Amino acid sequence: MSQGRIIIVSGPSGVGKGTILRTVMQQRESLHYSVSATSRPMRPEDREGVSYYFVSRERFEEMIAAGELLEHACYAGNYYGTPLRPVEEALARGESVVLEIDVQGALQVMQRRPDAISVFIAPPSYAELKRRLAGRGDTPPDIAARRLHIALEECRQAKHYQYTIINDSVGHAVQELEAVLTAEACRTSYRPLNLKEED
Ligand SMILES: Nc1nc2c(ncn2[C@@H]2O[C@H](COP(=O)(O)OP(=O)(O)O)[C@@H](O)[C@H]2O)c(=O)[nH]1
Ligand SMILES: Nc1ncnc2c1ncn2[C@@H]1O[C@H](COP(=O)(O)OP(=O)(O)O)[C@@H](O)[C@H]1O
Repeated sequence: MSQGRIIIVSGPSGVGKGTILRTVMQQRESLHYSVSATSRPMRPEDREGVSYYFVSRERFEEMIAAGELLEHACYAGNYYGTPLRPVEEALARGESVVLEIDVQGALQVMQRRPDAISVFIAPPSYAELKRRLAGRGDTPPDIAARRLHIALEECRQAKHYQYTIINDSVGHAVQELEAVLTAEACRTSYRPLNLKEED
């Protein structure tokens, strides 16, 4: 059985992470998408247990104290974190686990799990990022402005990631992420060659 890996995917709000990952997840059934916990309010299209586990700030703080999270961060005034147990269970089954998380959380995972694959999704330009965030129509202008401000700092942190993919077109970005996953799966250290004379 091949070994499961953690795959960190980060990038500014509205860059297209969800759009790209939906396609890649459909193409690769052995990937497990980690559903995060968050204290942010639900959006109309959100589904409990699918987009996130929506919890109160108090419950989130309990999860931190109990060591239930692999990583956590405060992003734009709300908590976000990765429940540890489902990640460990998926890895134990030999599945690779996708973490769609912000830069602060990603840096924690890179420290704790140095074998994680890290991918930063970048916008082709700031103006295009602004258009996409506004175009999604679910983020009020004041919150969008805050997220765009955070985006500038996030892009400066892209240097900490192993790979950067510019999401100019979805098709192209999906192809590049596929290429990264294929190349990583072929790396010798993750592919023990148990060649035997009798085979
Ligand atoms: N550290 C951390 N960040 C997360 C987690 N889940 C989501 N995020 C990040 O939190 C940020 C805001 O997410 P969200 O409110 O869903 O906005 P969206 O990315 O614009 O749809 C994004 O950068 C997400 O990648 C998590 O479990 N941990
Ligand atoms: N390459 C692209 N070109 C144009 N629009 C895009 C592209 N990728 C994503 N989008 C659009 O941008 C918006 C934000 O994408 P989304 O996947 O929700 O971003 P994120 O998950 O990073 O917040 C959506 O309306 C999506 O359809």
